[in-house]
Amino acid sequence: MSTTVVSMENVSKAYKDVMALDGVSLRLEQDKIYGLLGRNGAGKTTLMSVLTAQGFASSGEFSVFGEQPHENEKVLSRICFIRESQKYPDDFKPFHAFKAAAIFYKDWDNALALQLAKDFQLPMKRRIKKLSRGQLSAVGVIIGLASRAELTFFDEPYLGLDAVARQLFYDSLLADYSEFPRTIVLSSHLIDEVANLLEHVIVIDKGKIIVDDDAENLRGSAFSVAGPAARVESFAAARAVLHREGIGALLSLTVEGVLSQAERREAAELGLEVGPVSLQQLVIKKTLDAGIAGVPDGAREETAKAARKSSRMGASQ
Ligand SMILES: Nc1ncnc2c1ncn2[C@@H]1O[C@H](COP(=O)(O)OP(=O)(O)OP(=O)(O)O)[C@@H](O)[C@H]1O
Repeated sequence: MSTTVVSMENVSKAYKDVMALDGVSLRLEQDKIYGLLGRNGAGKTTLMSVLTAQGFASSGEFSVFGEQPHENEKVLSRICFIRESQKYPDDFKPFHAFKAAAIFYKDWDNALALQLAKDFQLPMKRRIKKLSRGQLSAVGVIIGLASRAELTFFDEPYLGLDAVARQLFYDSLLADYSEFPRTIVLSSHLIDEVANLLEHVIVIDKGKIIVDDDAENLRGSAFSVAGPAARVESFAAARAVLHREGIGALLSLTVEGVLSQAERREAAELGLEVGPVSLQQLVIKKTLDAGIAGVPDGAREETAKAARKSSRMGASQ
């Protein structure tokens, strides 16, 4: 039986006329890595702020570790929220930030923090306000990992981190998580980069949850097929194409559904390459579909056309 860490029932949050969260219901289980995905302004930060008591919900019911988190020290000490715009006192150096975290988080691992600081080449004696954008992100990432909080939120923690440092973050997260499982929520725009980390995917769009599914289920719901354009087109003719990408005479399609053994053989005989789907393409498609579903009937065809065009161009998050 899985243990519920977060439970939300019909939670909404309005900022004047903006519904940042619109009737969100979800459950987060213990010891899982969740991806919280969605376009700019979709409501990801708002959702995490409400759950970590940094913002109030306008309506609905929710609990974290079975209780309301607001002004609840017992619950808050089990939560770590690493956000992109984290502010530190002016005279703080990374060393001070780690010391403060060590006081707050009962499972803080200082040896891990120091090791990660070395790995990220973080200047420990420089004031945080003098750090580069990437170095500032590294401070957050290190605190998020070394806190070992039972519920850890990373809100796009990689801003300014170079590719090597991002990989270091993903590897460190996975290594530490396998040794010390906990519930991690990672909000990210770099969907394909984080795809392999995620066990469960939540996609939010205009404040509503549009996908809440196991990463494996999602991946199994489509496949990619690539090869000479005409053969790929005819192979996929009767199927729903989620995304297409072509270079010269070559075409690669993301196609909805599951392939039978016979179809796999047929693809091989045609010299086509069949592979797993890109999570990013799936998320883009589902977000575009949700946009179309929310459009009044009269304008739907125009929106669908724009969506198809954007999908052909490989629209990114
Ligand atoms: N303090 C605020 N006052 C008014 N509107 C706000 C406020 N904070 C957020 N919003 C609006 O609420 C919506 C959700 O914002 P939120 O920051 O949660 O999105 P997000 O998914 O985290 O976006 P991004 O990926 O760009 O960080 C947006 O339309 C945003 O403009």
